[in-house]
Amino acid sequence: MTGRPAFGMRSADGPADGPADEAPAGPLPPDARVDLARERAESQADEVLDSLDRDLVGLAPVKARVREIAALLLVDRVRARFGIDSGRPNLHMCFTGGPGTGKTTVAVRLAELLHRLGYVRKGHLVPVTRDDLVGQYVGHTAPKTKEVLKRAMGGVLFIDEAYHLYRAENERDYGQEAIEILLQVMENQRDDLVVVLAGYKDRMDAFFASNPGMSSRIAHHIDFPDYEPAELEEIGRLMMAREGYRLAPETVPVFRDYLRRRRVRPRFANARSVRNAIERARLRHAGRLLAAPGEVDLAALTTLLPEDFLASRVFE
Ligand SMILES: Nc1ncnc2c1ncn2[C@@H]1O[C@H](COP(=O)(O)OP(=O)(O)OP(=O)(O)O)[C@@H](O)[C@H]1O
Repeated sequence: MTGRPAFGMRSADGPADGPADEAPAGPLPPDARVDLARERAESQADEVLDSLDRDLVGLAPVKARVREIAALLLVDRVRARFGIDSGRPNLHMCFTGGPGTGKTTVAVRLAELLHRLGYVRKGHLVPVTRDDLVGQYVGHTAPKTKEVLKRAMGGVLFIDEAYHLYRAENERDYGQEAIEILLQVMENQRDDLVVVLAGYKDRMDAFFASNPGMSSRIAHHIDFPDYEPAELEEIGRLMMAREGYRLAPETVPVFRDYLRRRRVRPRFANARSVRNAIERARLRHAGRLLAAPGEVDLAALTTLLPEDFLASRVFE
């Protein structure tokens, strides 16, 4: 936490000290005062938090946790300016939830937020699965895992379905080696890397029960519930609006009914299934327009009709 610009600082009995880009020589005197609002504005963290609110439907508890973490980091860096060394907070996390519930999307925003608040140097996300970390032969796992860790330094390492790293039935599985390297780095290099483990809640719980070392290094558990029908509809509308489409009034009940039926079918992937349904509707819409000879207007180019969804097979 050294070398940061001196945002929003002033002495108790004087105006703001000099230009904002002058670094302070040492810790602030005990009677100094720091303008938290200015500190907050300078970090530009609110842009990321606002875009989370704007771009993602629902997920209120997830958004609240991310805001809490942002507040902690902001206050921490002001404390550091007074010379209070509280150590780096542990930010390794576990995101539990079904497919398509927004875990990767939130992790991308989180990485950016951690960067803006000075916690990590770069703020990129490296998403991986077991195959990226674990080799097939003896001696292959350590270099693979270390290479991934090297790529992730300065950002967030997102391990999807992390429980695949551990195979209870095989003591000599190479996944164990990857876990041990991860554990070490999570403990010793947490000043420039945040690890997010993601996956289904029950499987994640079983993984932690068998890997207490991993469990104890995770500071934040955040659950991403499946979306309710109304949320799926809103997600769909948001996606369509972004792409310049809208539903004709008579399409609304058809789309709603499609989501209701799709939701209870196997391999339903929440927002991702909504996206896929829209992609298919776009294809049909385009085919329909081309099949009808004549001119098109803006309304025709942007309006999805019931038949664009009706042909959608609910098991896709
Ligand atoms: N609440 C939401 N509002 C709007 N769009 C969403 C929401 N949740 C997810 N999406 C969109 O759905 C898609 C899938 O989301 P994402 O990849 O983040 O899910 P995931 O939980 O990581 O899935 P998986 O575990 O299967 O990888 C993305 O395009 C994302 O932008």
